[in-house]
Amino acid sequence: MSVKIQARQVAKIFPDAHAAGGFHTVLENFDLDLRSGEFVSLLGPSGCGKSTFLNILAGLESNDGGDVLVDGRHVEGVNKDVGVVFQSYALFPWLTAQKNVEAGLRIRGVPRAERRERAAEVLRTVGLATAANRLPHQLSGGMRQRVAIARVLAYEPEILVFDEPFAALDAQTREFLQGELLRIWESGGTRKTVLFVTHSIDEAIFLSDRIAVMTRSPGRVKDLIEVDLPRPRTSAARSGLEFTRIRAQVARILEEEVHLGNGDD
Ligand SMILES: Nc1ncnc2c1ncn2[C@@H]1O[C@H](COP(=O)(O)OP(=O)(O)OP(=O)(O)O)[C@@H](O)[C@H]1O
Repeated sequence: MSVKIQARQVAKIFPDAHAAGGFHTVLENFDLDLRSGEFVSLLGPSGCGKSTFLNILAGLESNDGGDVLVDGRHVEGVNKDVGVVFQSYALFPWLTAQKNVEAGLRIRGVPRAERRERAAEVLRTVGLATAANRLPHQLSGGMRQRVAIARVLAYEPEILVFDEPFAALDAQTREFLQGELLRIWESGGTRKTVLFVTHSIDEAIFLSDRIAVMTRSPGRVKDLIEVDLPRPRTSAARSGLEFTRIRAQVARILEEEVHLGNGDD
């Protein structure tokens, strides 16, 4: 598999009136490669810079050092090859599910007839064909997040980045949507390259090919864990021995970081 995304020695500094020197180094020496079609999760202590890296990759933030390359080209400005799904659904409340998906295509200049067709198709893919004409307030949280995913899928970006997309949902809906996300990602033609930010170790294991575990702030990738579970994955994988082994391994690395952050030896 070829390398799709390369992050090399990425650094990010934010102004911070409360910090010594008036700034806060959020990322430092952040290195990560993602291969084409790979699903990688980013885990780490709160505030270690996961969202910041995701925003740099999407071109929503600039980096202050190092480099991020997609297909060997520097990321500069909003990257149209990257589709972003956030925790908050960011849907237009006055538009139906169908129109919300179409709106994303409209911004990208897709002609009206094609917009309709593509929106209907991706809503079918995410299992919402019958809810296409509902407004967001007439949908459950899980359905709203599926509309947000459909909106991004509709314009077919090569890279998908998710920033804790299921964090606000109840445990059952969350597990259901994890399965749905894998079904969508595993089906069809060329698999998209995915970077998935989460706080949940189980979510990261269930979804990913590899898990990048970050240090506390200033964040960098501390360990890369291979998740060698067969695909397609079903919820039975969650109770397997290998799953349990990886869970313990990741938990140990994270605990170490939190203890170090608290000044423990
Ligand atoms: N625009 C900004 N200006 C100043 N500081 C910022 C800005 N964005 C983020 N930060 C700070 O950078 C640090 C890292 O934030 P970030 O959201 O990337 O972390 P995270 O690992 O995603 O956190 P969490 O797991 O809690 O969501 C935090 O201390 C945050 O307050």
